Amino acid sequence: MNCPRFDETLRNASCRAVSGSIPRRTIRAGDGRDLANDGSCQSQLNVEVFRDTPPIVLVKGFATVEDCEKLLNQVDGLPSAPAKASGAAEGFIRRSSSKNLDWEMLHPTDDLRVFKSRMFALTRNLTGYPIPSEASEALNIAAYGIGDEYRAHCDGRCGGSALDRHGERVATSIVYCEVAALGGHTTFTSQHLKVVPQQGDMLVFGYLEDGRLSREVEHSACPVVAGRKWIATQWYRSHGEKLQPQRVLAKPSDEEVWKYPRTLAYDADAWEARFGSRQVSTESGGPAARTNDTALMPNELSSVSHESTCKN
Ligand SMILES: O=C(O)CCC(=O)C(=O)O
Ligand SMILES: [Fe+2]
Repeated sequence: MNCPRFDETLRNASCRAVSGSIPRRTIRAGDGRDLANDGSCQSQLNVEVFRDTPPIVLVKGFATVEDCEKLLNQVDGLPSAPAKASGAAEGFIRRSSSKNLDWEMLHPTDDLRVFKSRMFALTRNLTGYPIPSEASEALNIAAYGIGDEYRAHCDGRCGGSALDRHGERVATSIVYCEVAALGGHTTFTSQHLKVVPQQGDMLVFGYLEDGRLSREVEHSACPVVAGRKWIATQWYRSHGEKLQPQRVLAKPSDEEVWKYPRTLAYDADAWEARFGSRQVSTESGGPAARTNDTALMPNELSSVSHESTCKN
């Protein structure tokens, strides 16, 4: 595997930073609740922008304590089996416990389904990537006790052309249901960026930069020093077809999702050109042809457009 080595020095430095990074600016975005009912906008949330391209933003107060309790009930309590992903020869990269909440487990009217849809809707809006609904993966619930951590990694491929494979991971959203009393922050190692979330905040980041999967979003979870942390993560792909069948999320329908007013304009043609619509894929199902490499990805955040997410 040509997996690049991650820089533990950078990572340790960002984890040791005394305070969190200061966002470049704060914008406003709808909370996505209108997916659930009558299309009216129920509230606007503050979104701290740490980076524009690829986007790294923190949605303040996204989840309520009740949302998180419902999640926990649905998965019968926090995971306790250690999930030690040890891809690296030099040792573990992840020490935490996790389990997946499959979409199929949720009833159509279930609050958790609304919750997951809200994560999806805001991720699309804030990254500007027109991710199809079937390309959002199962919710992953992860718990970190004292000493648990997730060393520097990329959620998708670190670097390389976003065109090389169909259905690459392109974005992540993480809801912090419980934050540690000390430690446990999320750092973007090469950016010297330390995100210090509060309970209920949601971190959203995309990986695309000039048609490439950026290494700038390499990130880590710092060790928990005191207390406990648990999060709900949802990863997103450019297309759903490459997901394992049991992980393909058929609901909500695109129609349901599109109901949510997008805060960012995007260029659907550019997306298709980048990620290989069937016309530009090779016959063998190999990498999509580079037919339109100059198309721009819609990844600039605009504070103006974020002001107008309410329909009423
Ligand atoms: O726990 C964190 O802060 C980061 C988690 C993470 O990187 C992931 O779930 O992919
Ligand atoms: Fe990650």
